[in-house]
Amino acid sequence: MAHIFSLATPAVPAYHEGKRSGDQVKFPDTGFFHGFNKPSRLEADIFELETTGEIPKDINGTFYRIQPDHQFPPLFEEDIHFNGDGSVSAFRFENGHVDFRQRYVHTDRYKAERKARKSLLGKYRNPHTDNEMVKGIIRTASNTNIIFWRGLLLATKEDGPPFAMDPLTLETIGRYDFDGQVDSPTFTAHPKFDPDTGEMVCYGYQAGGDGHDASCDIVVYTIDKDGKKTEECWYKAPFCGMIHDCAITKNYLILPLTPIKANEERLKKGGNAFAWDPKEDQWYGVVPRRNGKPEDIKWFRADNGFHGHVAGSYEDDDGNIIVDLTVASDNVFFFFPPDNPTPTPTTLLQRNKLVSDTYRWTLNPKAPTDTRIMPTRLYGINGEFSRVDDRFLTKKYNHFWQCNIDPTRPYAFDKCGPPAGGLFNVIGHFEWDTGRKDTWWAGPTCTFQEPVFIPKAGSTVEGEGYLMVLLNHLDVLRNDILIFDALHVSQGPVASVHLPVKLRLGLHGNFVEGSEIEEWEERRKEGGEVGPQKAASEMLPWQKKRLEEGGREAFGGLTWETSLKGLRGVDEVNGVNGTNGVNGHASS
Ligand SMILES: C=Cc1ccc(O)c(OC)c1
Ligand SMILES: [Fe+2]
Repeated sequence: MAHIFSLATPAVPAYHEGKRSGDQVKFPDTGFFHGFNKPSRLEADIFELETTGEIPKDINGTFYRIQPDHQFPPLFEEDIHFNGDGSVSAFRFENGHVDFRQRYVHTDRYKAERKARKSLLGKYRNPHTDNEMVKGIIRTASNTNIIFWRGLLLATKEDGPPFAMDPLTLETIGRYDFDGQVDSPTFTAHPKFDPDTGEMVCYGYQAGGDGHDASCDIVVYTIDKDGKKTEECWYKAPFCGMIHDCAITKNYLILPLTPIKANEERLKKGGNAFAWDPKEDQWYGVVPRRNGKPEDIKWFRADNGFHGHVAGSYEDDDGNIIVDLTVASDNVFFFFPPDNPTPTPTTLLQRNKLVSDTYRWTLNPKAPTDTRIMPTRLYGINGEFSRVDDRFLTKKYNHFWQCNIDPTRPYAFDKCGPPAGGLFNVIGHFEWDTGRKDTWWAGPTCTFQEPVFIPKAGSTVEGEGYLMVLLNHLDVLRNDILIFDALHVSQGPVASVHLPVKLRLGLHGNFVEGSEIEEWEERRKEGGEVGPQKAASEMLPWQKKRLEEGGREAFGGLTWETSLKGLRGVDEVNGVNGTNGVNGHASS
């Protein structure tokens, strides 16, 4: 008798010539959807996770992190992980106990596709590949970072605006525009927080038009601790490259511009959002944090490289800007090859030769624009996802933590296959002052995801506290959380938390103190000092323009129903009577 799976095999395969055919829910059989990378789509609550060792009782708060996890099989078989819907995990630590919750971010995209019960949006950051039903939709999957800001969680991705969620329930509140103050089409996944002032320094790149036209526009904002926008300035980049992360010092914002480029013609042809340019420099834009003018942006340039994430940054005693970040030797995003690829395609071997050291750059803010720079220090490690004690951001700091790649360690390829997301088999604690490498290897079947640093309650000493990090069991498809003494990582974990399921490969996360969450709950309650958070009540400017120029026809039916109907601005233009809060947006 035929096996049930072969019986169930449809006459029509789920993908034909790289595109979805038919409505069967069947994910591609490609590397991005295989093994540890298999979609999970899990939304769950688990009360009292299993643990080993003693969970330190002075960890009281929630570790939030976010992962892309396609809600439905993608329209294109070769789709990439970064195009998956944002799904937020929360690990709530209280007095030695740990509870788990996981929910999707209900973006406009999520809601429209949910209604259709299938994917409607096409390739990563390319609206020209979308179904007509979602014309004019805000495309972001909000899948890159999850940030606590004034009592709410912001799920962010650099191709669109943030979406706000409730920190306790993980319910999506709606698109967030900082009470109408921030309306750029794009917004970074890496805002930075000044520990002295409580300000959020944030920006958007490719911020012109609808955020998908390869514009060179960069917008920089500062939001003060009370939620008021105090700075906004628009700058121009030399080309539309990726500006994924940033660094702040007391007086400056540093924007690393990576030579992976957007191009409108390529987008219109249905191509990739980016192409690596191996001949282009890596650039660093420096702008003042106060009273910036468009002409103030100054660019520093260095030989080609691919930026990873920033560790720390500050101004030294001479007024020079110190920026520490990982820089890879070649294109990390192998799925965005050059427009005219070299005859030899990127092989797994080439990819494994890629090294990513931690660079220290010293920038003289008085130097002229276009100054060429060399790193002032290389740490001599190979890794990514650096974290610091965030209380020391903008200050001279010593410690950072990072996922490392140690190819000399044994890896159980037979049990695990290729290491999903990269062979981050070591977690490390590093000190600039001593050059110390305090590392711990996870074993032949495990890799790490990004760590978070948790300061020890009551201590103000840099680095005193815990390092919390997600461990991938690539052989048994499960995750743990390991907790280390942050200054003694090589001693191994002091405790671990066990999930009975597999998470996806996430991007970023943050730990938020329980007391902070509770204080904000008080302020945010009905009648509280600040009052409930409000979702955006207006369309974005590019959507308004689209409506004025093209009318209702400029939008797909599902965009209209799931994200625009009920927003202010729609009814006046369209002459439709009455508002309808279909999507829960505040209508005051
Ligand atoms: C490095 C990460 C990175 C950059 C751009 C993205 O859209 C993204 O999505 C998850 C991730
Ligand atoms: Fe990032």
